[in-house]
Order: sequence, then structure tokens, then C-alpha cells
Amino acid sequence: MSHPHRDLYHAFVDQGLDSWLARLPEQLARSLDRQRYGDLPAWEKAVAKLPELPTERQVWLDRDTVTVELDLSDAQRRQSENLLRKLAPWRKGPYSLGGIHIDTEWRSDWKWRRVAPHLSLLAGRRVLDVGGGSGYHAWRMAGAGATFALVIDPSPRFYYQFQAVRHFVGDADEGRTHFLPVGIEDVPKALSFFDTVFSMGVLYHRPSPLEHLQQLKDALRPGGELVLETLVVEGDETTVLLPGERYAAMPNVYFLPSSAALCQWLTRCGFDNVRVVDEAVTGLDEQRATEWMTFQSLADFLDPEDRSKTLEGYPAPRRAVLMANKP
Ligand SMILES: Nc1ncnc2c1ncn2[C@@H]1O[C@H](C[S@+](CC[C@H]([NH3+])C(=O)[O-])CC(=O)[O-])[C@@H](O)[C@H]1O
Repeated sequence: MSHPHRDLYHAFVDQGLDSWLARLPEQLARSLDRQRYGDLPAWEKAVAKLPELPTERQVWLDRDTVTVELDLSDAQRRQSENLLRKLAPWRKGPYSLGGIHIDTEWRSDWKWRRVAPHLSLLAGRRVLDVGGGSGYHAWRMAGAGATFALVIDPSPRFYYQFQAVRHFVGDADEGRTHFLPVGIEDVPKALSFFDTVFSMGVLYHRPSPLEHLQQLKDALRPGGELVLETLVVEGDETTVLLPGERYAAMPNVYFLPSSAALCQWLTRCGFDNVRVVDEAVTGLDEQRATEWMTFQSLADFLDPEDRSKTLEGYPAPRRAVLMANKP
């Protein structure tokens, strides 16, 4: 396998992202710091030990399950599966890699189905997926024709999950899909670069949501498209929930606006053409424990007597997809 950082550097050079390129060495060193993340060497080793694969393969990035078909011997399949399991919990997917089906906690394909019909065609576009997890949606973006699909996510585990999938995909995406393990705060200010910026499942984790919206706007070129997906509550433009210590057992949840309030936030942040394109309660079959994510999941975080409420008594997770443009 070629060195993953080398491909990332080349992509940044090709894209003319010079101001960001200069910061990559420091950002990568900080994000993949072995002292900080004790499990990191084990993940790195698992990816490095994935077997050499036949070059002959068929890759589908435009299917619900991101699929790589290739002929593996039984021994190679067993070895690959053992190594992929070392990167668990797998939260975002599904993937099928050489006949190994990774049934992830989330049916991320369902979210993609809610989002994709509303997008400006991704063909030829440069897109950023902020908080993109294992990179599932970025592979789908490349599958829809994006010429440069960059995931940023500060989780080193998800970085190695992405590299494992990359090992199977090989160069079938023509090197259009990349992962930089940093947070939105590490994107250079006033970048004004991406045609489409996705922020899905991130806003409610941000203690300063308006600052997050400004950062997303900063990353977009003028006229570029924002796709924002987040937890919302029912209500009008005056309704916002700030939960106590926990929401659905999660400790790091801040603002849950109504979608009407969120429209107002986007407008106040200077976005145009703000619209809600989807809103739905998250079902127990969309987020659940699986063999590849054996911890508790949504069903454990809802009131067992009344599924319309979280354990803490708040409204159960409900998600909206909003779109807007940078003027
Ligand atoms: N500062 C930060 N900057 C960027 N990302 C961050 C930051 N902090 C945490 N994250 C990342 O944001 C992601 C949120 S999950 C959404 C995944 C996908 N988008 C999905 O829509 O399924 C939440 C969910 O499952 O709802 C995680 O991968 C974090 O590591």
C-alpha cells in the first residue's frame, strides 16, 4: 500500500490548497500522537497487516453498501476480518470488503438517501465532510462524482477505519477521497474553497453553534452549498433545547433548536436560500448495536416505557437536513 500521507499531500498540492498544506505536518503529528492515544499503534498495525490484495477488483461507491468485490482465499478473508475487528467499534457504514460485511451501528445509507436527492450534482465538485466518521459518506460523494472529497474528523480510530477501507478500494476512486484527522477548528480561516460543505451530526456537539456555522461558511466558496444535518426539537423559531448533563446518555450535547430556529440561525450567519429538506425521528433500526459495535445504542438510551422520550425525559432524537448557500 502506498503511504497514506503521501497521497494526502499530493491531493492538497493538486488542489492548490497551499495555505493548508503548510500546516499538514504539524496537524498530522498532533492528531496521530502515540502518546495521546494509547490504542493508536494497535490500529496502525492492524491496517499495515492487511494482506496484499489482488489488483483485479470491482468497486461500487454508489451502492447503499460501499462494496469491494475481490477474490480472497479463506485464509486472507479470515486474516482481514480479524484485523478489521481490531478497529471496532464500527459506527458508520455499511461496507462489504472482499465478502466481509461490516454491519455498522448506523445505517448511514439511510441518511444519505435523505440528503442525496436535494444536492446540487456532485459531479466535478470539491466537497468537505466535517465530522465524517469512518468516511462512509465521503466514499458515496466520490461515487456521485465529486473530484475531491475530503473528510475531516479528529478521531484517530476513524482515520484508521478509513485507511482500512482505502486498502480495499485501492485506486478505484482515482485518488479523489481523503481523510485528514483534524477538527473544524483546524481548517484555515477564510478558506473560501469548497463547492459543497457537509456538517452532519456535528452541530449539537458544538458548544458555540453559531461559530460552527461561520466556520462552515468560511470553508465554502461564494455560491457554495451547505448541507447541515443535526438533532432538532419540535417548535417555532423561538424554540431551542439546551439539555442538562446528558441527552440520550451523551455527555457532550449542547443546542437542539427547532428547524425553524435553525433557519433563523443560518440566515443570521449570512446564508442565503435557507431551506429544510427533511425532518424525521430516528428509528431504532437506523442506529443499533451490531456485531461490529457491541456497546449500547439508541434503544438503551430511550425511556423503556415511552420510546418518544430519552432516558432523561427529553424528546427522542429527531433529525433535520437543511440546505443553504453562501452568497
Ligand atoms: N471539532 C470537531 N470537528 C469535526 N468533527 C468533529 C469534531 N468533534 C467531533 N467530531 C466528529 O463528529 C462526528 C459526529 S458523528 C456524525 C458522523 C457522520 N457525519 C454522520 O452524520 O453519520 C455523530 C453522530 O453519530 O450523530 C464524530 O465522528 C466525531 O469524531
